[in-house]
Amino acid sequence: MNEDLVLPAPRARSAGADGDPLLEVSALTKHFPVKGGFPIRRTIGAVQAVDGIDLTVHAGESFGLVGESGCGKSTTGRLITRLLEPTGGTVTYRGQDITHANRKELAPIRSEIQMIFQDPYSSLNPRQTVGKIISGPMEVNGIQPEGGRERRVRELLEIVGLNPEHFNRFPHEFSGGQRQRIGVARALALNPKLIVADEPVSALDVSIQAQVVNLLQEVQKELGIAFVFIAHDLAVVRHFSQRVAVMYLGKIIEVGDRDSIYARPRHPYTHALLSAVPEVNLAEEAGAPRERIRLEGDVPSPISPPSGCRFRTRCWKATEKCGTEEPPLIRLSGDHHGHLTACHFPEEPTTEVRQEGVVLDRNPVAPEKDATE
Ligand SMILES: Nc1ncnc2c1ncn2[C@@H]1O[C@H](COP(=O)(O)OP(=O)(O)OP(=O)(O)O)[C@@H](O)[C@H]1O
Repeated sequence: MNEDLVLPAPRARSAGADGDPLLEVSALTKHFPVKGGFPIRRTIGAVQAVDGIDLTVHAGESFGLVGESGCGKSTTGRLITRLLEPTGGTVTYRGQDITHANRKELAPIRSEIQMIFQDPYSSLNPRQTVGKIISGPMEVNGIQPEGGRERRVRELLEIVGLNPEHFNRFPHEFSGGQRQRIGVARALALNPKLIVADEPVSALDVSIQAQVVNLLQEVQKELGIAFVFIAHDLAVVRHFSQRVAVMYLGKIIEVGDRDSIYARPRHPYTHALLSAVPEVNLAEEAGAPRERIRLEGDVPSPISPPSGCRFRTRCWKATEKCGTEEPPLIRLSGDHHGHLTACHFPEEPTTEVRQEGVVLDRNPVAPEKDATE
């Protein structure tokens, strides 16, 4: 496997045009109550972690969900896999509304939707052998594969690039990258149709990241499994996802096919995020020195998000209108089908890859002149 970040090009697929809808999410909302008061604790507010998002994932496609820490990506992943109960909206899987499905109703679907977690150290039971970990989902679902579970475990270990003879070993005997491969094998055990991968490589060493992304990409291609790939790193998502949605403070602010998002981003926040992509990708394509434009300010609290456009407090283009009117997520003139943007003052569409960069301050300091909050 390659050690660098050069990954095979994913299959081309336009934004939302082809393939059967596997997963449809509509107006999905998750508000976590905030408790306070003494002596009687009452609900005094809500963390608006996810606030009315729509997305569709087609069979076999990889859908990337990106945004800064705290914007609601993990919560969205957990809502899709029904590890969390939504506050509002609907989750439809293969035409079946599973928004409030109970355990029994979810049972047949559980095997089809799997999750890969960020931390390969805490997501594997240290007291179980690899064989036990991978065969766990088969046992829980009472599945007896042809040739037996052990044979299937060996097969899965081989698929993910591990030695099939190591099924009796324990997680601590493996490196981080190998552990994540075990996590992938476990997710594959039940032949899923959809895998939600929540930052599957961000805890890994950079040289290992590409290997695991390659593996996931092979899995997606060879086995035709759809992915919701959650990451803050646009470089990873770019190679892995045919479509990409950008989240900010609980909302999707831009979505479209990969080429539209990376070559013709319209939302200022997408521009800013793109500038944080390692230069290894952009520099060679742009062939021009990167101009630094710094985003000021911290991400506002999701307990009291800004009125109107949530990005306005950090946006260099914001006007009064942005504070009073929430921009709808719509297709702007000149954009491809399926490319939607929520901005009153979008960037000009460019037909070429950006010639300048915008640098997102990953550790923003408190702004001297805070916008409006
Ligand atoms: N169980 C919970 N109770 C209260 N607030 C929560 C809970 N889970 C998440 N949040 C809050 O919801 C918001 C979104 O969190 P989420 O983990 O979904 O974001 P994220 O984009 O995945 O960020 P990260 O990459 O840091 O995990 C954050 O403000 C977070 O503090």
